[in-house]
Amino acid sequence: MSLRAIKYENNSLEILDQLLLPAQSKYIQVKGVEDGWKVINKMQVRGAPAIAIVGCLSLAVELHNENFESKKQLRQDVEGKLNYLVSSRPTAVNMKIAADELIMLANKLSEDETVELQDMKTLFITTIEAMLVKDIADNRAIGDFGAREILSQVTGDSQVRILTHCNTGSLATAGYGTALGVIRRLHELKRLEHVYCTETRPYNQGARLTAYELVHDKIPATLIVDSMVAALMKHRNISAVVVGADRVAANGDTANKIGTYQIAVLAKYHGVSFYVAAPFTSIDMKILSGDHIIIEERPDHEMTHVGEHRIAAKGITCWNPAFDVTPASLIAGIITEKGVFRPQDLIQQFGQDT
Ligand SMILES: CSC[C@H]1O[C@H](OP(=O)(O)O)[C@H](O)[C@@H]1O
Repeated sequence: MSLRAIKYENNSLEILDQLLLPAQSKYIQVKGVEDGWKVINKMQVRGAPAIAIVGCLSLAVELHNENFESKKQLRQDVEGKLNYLVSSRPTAVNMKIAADELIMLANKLSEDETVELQDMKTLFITTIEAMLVKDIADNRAIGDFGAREILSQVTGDSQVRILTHCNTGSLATAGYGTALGVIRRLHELKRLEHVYCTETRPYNQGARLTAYELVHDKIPATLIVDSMVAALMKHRNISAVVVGADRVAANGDTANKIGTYQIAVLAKYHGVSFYVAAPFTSIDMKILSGDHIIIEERPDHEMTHVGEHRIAAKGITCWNPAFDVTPASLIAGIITEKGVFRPQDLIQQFGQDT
């Protein structure tokens, strides 16, 4: 039972094939950018931070084995491959942010006459490799800030009951997780009474991945069907909802797994605090609101079948958006590695990128 979504050692990259979980725990080799694009697009690896890390590491692996005639050739090569990797899935912004930053680095190194070609290649690869360590550090900070925020809302040393959606744990990041990192931290502090995780149709990230992580960590948890959220909030005293994010706009509107928006509406109706947990690598200050976020639509097969077993009538039309947008007005706080921000604080504190 492994929770490492990504294995990267000695310039060898492997990813845990999440399409096979929980029945099978199998790693597959990613030999370069083509493999990287495919495993992300097929959702063999998924989760906004993990997508960026695997995409960039697939480039690092390829670069390590390539020789270049000049720094200009190297810069042109990485720019083209990074833009290709961005096209693997459109909604999560992490790969786009990483690509933009790495292209800026390549331009800077290419223009710096004191930097030799080999040094440029080495520095570029080590910059990508550093993403693994930074993501885990960010997630632990998110966990701590988020746990403190939620505990600040309860009296005394009472324990809390948390609802989460989709998978935002070690299987969606380099480790520990974002929303699941908040849950892990509450558990470490012995302040977590129970977690409820939704199955998260149609890919079932909750039933297949989050339940897998919670069982692995021996965290008290209950799986519910997506349509049970309203009844759960009515009958079980849920302290807070914590979910992840694929892209947070400058005004705090948040794109996350389909079903998040309706959970936020139900949380408002039931007076339950609704939090988004995400690193700054998931925040897109270049777009003003959620209206500008592209929502990926996935194949009908993911709805009409569970594995290869057909569960919907042949010939039925399907609509399969992988994400929806929760308006900032329904979000109590955005939990990041720099602290917890009210949605309206983001643009005030960090400004909108032009
Ligand atoms: C920290 S993961 C963020 C985000 O990614 C997931 O989407 P997918 O499984 O399609 O990659 C889900 O929306 C998580 O909340």
